[in-house]
Order: sequence, then structure tokens, then C-alpha cells
Amino acid sequence: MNTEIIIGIVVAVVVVALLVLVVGLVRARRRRISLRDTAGDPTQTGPREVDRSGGYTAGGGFSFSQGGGATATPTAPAPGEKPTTPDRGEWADLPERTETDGQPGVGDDAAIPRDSAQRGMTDLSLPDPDLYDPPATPQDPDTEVDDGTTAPDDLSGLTEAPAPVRIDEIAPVDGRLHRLRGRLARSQGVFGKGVLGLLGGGDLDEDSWEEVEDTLLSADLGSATTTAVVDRLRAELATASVRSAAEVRELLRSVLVAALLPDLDRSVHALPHADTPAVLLVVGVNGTGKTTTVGKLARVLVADGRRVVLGAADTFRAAAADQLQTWGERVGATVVRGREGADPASVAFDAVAAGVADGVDVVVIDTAGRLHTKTGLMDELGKVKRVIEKKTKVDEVLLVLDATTGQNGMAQAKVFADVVDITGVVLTKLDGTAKGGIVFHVQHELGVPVKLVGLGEGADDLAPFEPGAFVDALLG
Ligand SMILES: Nc1nc2c(ncn2[C@@H]2O[C@H](COP(=O)(O)OP(=O)(O)OP(=O)(O)O)[C@@H](O)[C@H]2O)c(=O)[nH]1
Repeated sequence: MNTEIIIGIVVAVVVVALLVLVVGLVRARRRRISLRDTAGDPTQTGPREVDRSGGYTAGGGFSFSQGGGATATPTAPAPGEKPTTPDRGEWADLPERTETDGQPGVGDDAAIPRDSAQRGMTDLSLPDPDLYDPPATPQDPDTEVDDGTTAPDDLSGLTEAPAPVRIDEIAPVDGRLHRLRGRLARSQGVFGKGVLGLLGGGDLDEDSWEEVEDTLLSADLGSATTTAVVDRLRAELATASVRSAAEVRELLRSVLVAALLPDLDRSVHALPHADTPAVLLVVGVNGTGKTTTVGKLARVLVADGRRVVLGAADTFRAAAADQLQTWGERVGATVVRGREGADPASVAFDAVAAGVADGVDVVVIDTAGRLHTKTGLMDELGKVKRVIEKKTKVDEVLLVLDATTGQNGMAQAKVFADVVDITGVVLTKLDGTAKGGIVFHVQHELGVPVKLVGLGEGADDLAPFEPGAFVDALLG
């Protein structure tokens, strides 16, 4: 073989080797998801500008609607019976109520860690569950009272708070939503950095997917929703041509928004009927933020031009009625209250009766959450609801849940959901937790939409829940 042939062969081999190398590099690069934001950046060289200001900025204001009446008288579901669940669409195959570990008892204080010493519970002597015929004029001091068959004798203790004199200035709804920006910052770390960082880290092996799963679980997403979200992400990443950080973010966003069942009706049924006010019952474990939520909600309703009566049916603690009265004076709502230990049902009835007589738009009833048996809870809430229904229907039963209590709060919430027909959830204290994922878990486990979220102790720190805006805030 002469030298020229040998040189030719060597050159050909080198060229082929180079070609193989270049093709390999290009293919590897395509498979890799880099954290560069290509959207709006034709050069694709600069790092993605992340908007760190982004908090929860729900696009619209609060949505109020007319209720058709919260359904049937509360009863515990028959053994094995499931609570009514919303249409889950493509998420229908998620297993139901999977997490039942570490169930606390009813009456556990959600604000206190489960392993700390339990404080004593006081037995409320509940009146005979038979309904009484309510008096025509509830505040009539001559009302005949008879526990069980006639109005309870504590009815005479009912007082209507004097009309407010000086009302706190109420910020316009639109303006105050902007002030909630940044309140979800603690949850942003988990989703915005944790999950997005892992997904954008290139080819994901089993260990990486396990890490994604652990991160979602640590944000309290719950195992069923976590599994569904991860499965969906895996499927999408395997098929879709997702390459840039922007595409990964968009994929994660769409999967999370879908998991929040965005089509559920989240309007608060607070618009009056032809002759009667709308009636909202606010229930939940003590310390979750019920009274505060009632006050914040009244403020929004008053700002919306509604006349509001608040019923202080949390008669277990005198301070609760005082707290509500302060809210009433602050926001411009009338408060109807009874003396400490009064029958909550009679206070609720009287508040509704006052609302009907005065032709107000909305009556919001604050209840106690301190009953230590399921039967006691059912008796009390059931009676409150039945007594109100002597006057008018209950349009909305809002369960208030403290987002910081995680699984403990969920287990207690389920007890409430079992004894009263919850129509919506208010998730409070989302500002104080990195576990914003609890929203997903709550909806899945309780089968009702989260309608409102509490993002602080301030009077205006209540926001309507909007899945898209919420996920945007979570991703930062
Ligand atoms: N950070 C934060 N704190 C909140 C929020 N909502 C309520 N709180 C606080 O939680 C505490 C308990 O709130 P309450 O409204 O008294 O709770 P409750 O459920 O009515 O409690 P009881 O009357 O004891 O049944 C108060 O200190 C509130 O200021 C919220 O969204 N974020």
C-alpha cells in the first residue's frame, strides 16, 4: 500500500470520528433541560430573570353569588359512605382520603403541637336536640323559654350590639389584594427553587424523581396528589419536547393548576335572596382563625356595599364574642351575641331573625370548635343549622383550616366535614408556612373547593383563592 492510500484512510477515519462526536454532542444537548430562559431571549445566552416580587396577586376581586342553600341537615355519613366530591375530571383516578395516620381526637387544639400536654376540655351541656318553636320576636324579654321544646332560657341573654359609630376605613378590594404580595414567600422556596431546580437539572434518573416526590411531600401536597403530579410530569417530560427552563416551568404550572381543579365554583354564596339574607355558617377547630375570618369577610362584604349582621355563636369563650364585637364595630356590621355559655343555636337563630327583620344582605355566624366528641359536635352544629333553617336556608358552610397544622389539622377537618355539609374551605395562615401544598391536599381529602385564603393577621389579609394566581405565586 502506498503512502497516499494510507493518508487517505487516516483522513477518512478522522472525519468519520469527528462526525460521530458532533452528532452525539447535539443529541445529548437536546435531551438535557437547562435552566436558561429562552423565552423572549433570541440569543439564549442570559440567565433567566426571576421575578422575586411575585406573591399572591389574585387577578379579580372577591366573587359572591347567590346560594341555593347548603344541602341537607348535617348527618354523619353511613359507614363506608364517602363525602360528596366534586368532578375531578382527569384527576378522577386519584385515590380517596389516603392519609389517615396520626389521627388526633376532636377537641385537640390545632394551634398546639400534638405531643404537648393537652388542656382540659369543658363539657357543654347540650340542650335536647328537639327543635323549639322560635319566638316571633327573639329579643322579647318576656319570651317563654324551655330548653328543648321552646326557646332556651339563655335567649334572654341575647343582646344586639349598638350600631357602630366610627368605622375603620376600608381599603378598596383591588388595592388591598396587591398588599398580599410576597406573603407566600416561604412556600416559594420549595416549589420555585426545589422542584423547578430538580426538573431543570437535566436527565432525571430514579433518584432525582424520588427527590421531586420528597420535595412535594415536604410541602404537604399529600401522597395521593404528589404521586399523581409526579406521574403526570414524568409522562409529559417523556413525550413532550420540553427543553428550556421556561417550558419546564410552564409544564409544572399547568400540572399543578390542573391538580387544583380550577373549574370548581369558588364564589362565596353571600348574595341575599328575595326576602331573606344570605346565611353563612363558619365552623372549624378553635384557634384556626374563625373569628378573624368572619371579621375579614364582613369587611369585604361591607366594602361591597352589603349590610351585614354577625352572630357570635361561639358562646364557649366570652372573649370570642368580644372579639367579634370589636370586628363589627371596626367594619360596620351589627353583632348579635348571647351571654357566655348560652345555647349557640339560640344566638344563631336570633342573629338570623335580626337580619331578616332588618332586611340586611348577609348574616355570618361564628361558631365554637371546642367539642370533644363527634356526637357533641354533631349535636351542636346540627342544631345550629336546623334552628337557622326555621327562618331561612343556610347558603354556605365554610370550614376554617389552619395551614400550619398540616396532617393534624386535616384529620380534625375531616371530622367537621363528616358532621356538617361543608361547602367551602378557608385556609388561614398560609403566610406562616412553607407548606403551601396543603391547598392541594385539603381539596383532595375534603372534596370541597378552597374559596378563600388568609395571608396574615391584618384586617385586609383575606384573598379569594384562584388556582392560576396561587400556583404562579408558589413558583415565584
Ligand atoms: N398569620 C396569620 N394569623 C392568623 C390568620 N388568621 C387568623 N390568624 C390569627 O390566629 C389567631 C386565632 O384566630 P381566631 O380568629 O381567634 O381563631 P378562632 O378559630 O376564632 O378561635 P376560637 O375563638 O378560640 O375558636 C389570632 O391570633 C389571629 O390573628 C392568618 O391568615 N395569618
